[in-house]
Amino acid sequence: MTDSQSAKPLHVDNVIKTYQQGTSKVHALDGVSLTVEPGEFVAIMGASGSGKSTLLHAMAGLIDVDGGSVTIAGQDLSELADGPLTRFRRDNLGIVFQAYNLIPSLTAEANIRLPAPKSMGREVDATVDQLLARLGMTERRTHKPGALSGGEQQRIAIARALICNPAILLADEPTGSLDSVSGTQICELLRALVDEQHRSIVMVTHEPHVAMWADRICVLKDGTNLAEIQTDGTRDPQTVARQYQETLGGEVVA
Ligand SMILES: Nc1ncnc2c1ncn2[C@@H]1O[C@H](COP(=O)(O)OP(=O)(O)OP(=O)(O)O)[C@@H](O)[C@H]1O
Repeated sequence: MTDSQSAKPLHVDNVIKTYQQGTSKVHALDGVSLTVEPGEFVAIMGASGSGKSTLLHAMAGLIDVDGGSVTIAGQDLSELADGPLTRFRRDNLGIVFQAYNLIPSLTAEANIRLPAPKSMGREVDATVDQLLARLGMTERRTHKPGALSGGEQQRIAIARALICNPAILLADEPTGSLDSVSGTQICELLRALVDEQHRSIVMVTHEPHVAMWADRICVLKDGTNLAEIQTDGTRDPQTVARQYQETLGGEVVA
């Protein structure tokens, strides 16, 4: 990435999101704030229902917020109409989900190409080749998702998220469907995208051994910021688990 592409801080400022569930209101986000600097890897943890996925979806501009703002590279997402928002998201954000969301009838390579705009022209061929090589998937380029392992499918999903060279990657439980070896490989890959390519990553996870790959952990509780944990690059899951439990006051979490 060029310097100008990578200089894209993400600011979440006092965001509120309320859902109506039957006759009651659920305050999924109740004034959450978070800044992610370029080249930073931030994990979001919290008990089930604490608002992690809602926060990630707000950062991606996939939901409208009821208060506060999400600003990426100086652009308030709420000021963009649907078309410009879609283009802004494509140019600035890559999004990865637990369920990979690949198209089963398309090859790995074709899945990676899907989000690329026509304006990328022939550049897309070279980018696909580079991504397949970087992710160790060149040999698998013509395989369909059904012929790939979970870890391989998630690599293809990450390559698809990177096809437009976004500065920021948002990942919702990216290792949630993987065994521990494949999960660790995905974490190593995400860490390398930060260290080698200066991308920013925001990753939702329940798991201390996944969150430990981040620089910092933002802990949510009931839709609010509860605490921040600095991992200091120790990569020690027990330390992270203990610090996390301490922020929750010893509560048992899902
Ligand atoms: N589309 C929706 N309609 C109504 N309520 C919703 C909707 N999406 C989320 N919620 C509610 O908002 C709250 C926060 O949900 P969210 O999915 O963000 O939590 P989470 O921390 O990601 O949970 P989990 O770890 O279980 O995935 C929950 O009470 C949830 O039921």
